Amino acid sequence: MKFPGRRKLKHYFPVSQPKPILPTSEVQPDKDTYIVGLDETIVDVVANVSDAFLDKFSIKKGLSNLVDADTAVEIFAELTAEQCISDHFAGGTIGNTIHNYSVLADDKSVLFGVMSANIGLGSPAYHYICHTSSKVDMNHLQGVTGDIGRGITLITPDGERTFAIAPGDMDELNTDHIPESIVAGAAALVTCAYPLRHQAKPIKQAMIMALKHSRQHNVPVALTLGTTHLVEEHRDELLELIKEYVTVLAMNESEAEALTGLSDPLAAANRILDHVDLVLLTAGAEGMYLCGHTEEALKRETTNPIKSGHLADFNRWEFSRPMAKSACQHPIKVFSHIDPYLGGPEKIRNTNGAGDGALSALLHDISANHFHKEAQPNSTKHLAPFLAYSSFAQICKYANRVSYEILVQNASRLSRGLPEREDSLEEAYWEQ
Ligand SMILES: Nc1ncnc2c1ncn2[C@@H]1O[C@H](COP(=O)(O)OP(=O)(O)OP(=O)(O)O)[C@@H](O)[C@H]1O
Ligand SMILES: O=c1[nH]cnc2c1ncn2[C@@H]1O[C@H](CO)[C@@H](O)[C@H]1O
Repeated sequence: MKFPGRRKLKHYFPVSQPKPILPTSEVQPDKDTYIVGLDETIVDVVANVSDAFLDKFSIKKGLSNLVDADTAVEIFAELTAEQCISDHFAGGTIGNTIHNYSVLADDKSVLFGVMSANIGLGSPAYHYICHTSSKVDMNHLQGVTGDIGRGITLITPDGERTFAIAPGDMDELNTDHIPESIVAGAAALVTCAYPLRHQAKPIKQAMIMALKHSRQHNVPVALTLGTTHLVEEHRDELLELIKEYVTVLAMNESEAEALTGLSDPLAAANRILDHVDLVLLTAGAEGMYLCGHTEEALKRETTNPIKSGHLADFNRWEFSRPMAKSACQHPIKVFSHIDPYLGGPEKIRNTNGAGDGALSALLHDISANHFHKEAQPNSTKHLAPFLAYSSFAQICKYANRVSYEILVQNASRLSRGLPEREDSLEEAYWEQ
């Protein structure tokens, strides 16, 4: 387990003691610190197109559009003829998140999903495996006869990304491939709302089973909302699911608006906090918000400039650490916001995966807390049942930094972690 950023000496503890067991790539629930992700397994086929191309196929810009097999073939043929396909890359919002988590934490994660049982060179499954960290444990995948999903990722000249998703067999994941013991030992389960748009497919029940196992074993659940029209179309069902199972809800500002009807991100986050413990709301060029709860007696005041928006002085307690609302005797809401790191990259060629990157950083902090608690249960860090290792403000910096890295690496998945000597988490940079 690699820790998120440099820490003051008092927070260090031995992580490098030799372990009496031989390393294995397969997760061992009683020995490893890991997170579990459940996803529609998708390979992203990246192509640069004009806005007119989107109009031609009635594809809604900025969203994830489902297309039938014939339309996918048509789109594919046109992109190939015009030679605008630039890459094949592993995708899936949760696949991206757990891959990034494994890169950041230098530690294991487990993927629940499908995979083609016979993988041909150059097939979607082949590209998926090639671009996934070897620390992502794929031993529990369900073999399928067909292809995994194809997410034709259409990048318009403004850097916005739009998906045309050809599902293949991605929604065939069934409840036989959701091992309870793996969920039970995880630091967190992360999944997305996408399975809700395939109501009749097995993946929805598989997801619900994973959520039930998590609840039964007190494993925090992170859910990411996916795309705006999915939220609009399944709002009531989603809200029920969120209230029942979710600890951390992640979304961008338009998904937040679709869920709450509130266009102001802070107002939306405030509303969503009535249902979940923690909200990660990314807002593109406006940066991101991390909002949650803490115990009144344990709140810590920020030394950063105080910000006001829809709520006055909203970031006042952002140096507090997140807690589940139910674990607080006197819960208070805490809000933190950060502007894009360095104002964002000079040129953004592709925003794909920036939000997934932020969520993977938050999950890293949550699992670091889990690890530390197992290793040092009597540490003062665990005087109360905190959800994460760091403060709201620190997690915001980290998540924001990771999003920036996705944007500069111009790919939806990190190909390397953050630099070892990372200024971003130290005062040096923030004083600039
Ligand atoms: N135009 C931009 N300028 C500066 N930073 C940006 C820009 N777009 C994104 N970012 C950074 O990336 C983070 C996440 O971006 P965004 O809100 O676009 O995620 P998203 O829509 O959830 O993305 P995806 O679904 O593709 O993962 C932002 O909080 C910000 O830090
Ligand atoms: O329907 C879907 N299911 C699962 N993942 C999706 C879907 N549509 C798009 N993405 C994934 O979202 C990532 C960026 O956040 C992309 O990598 C894409 O593969």
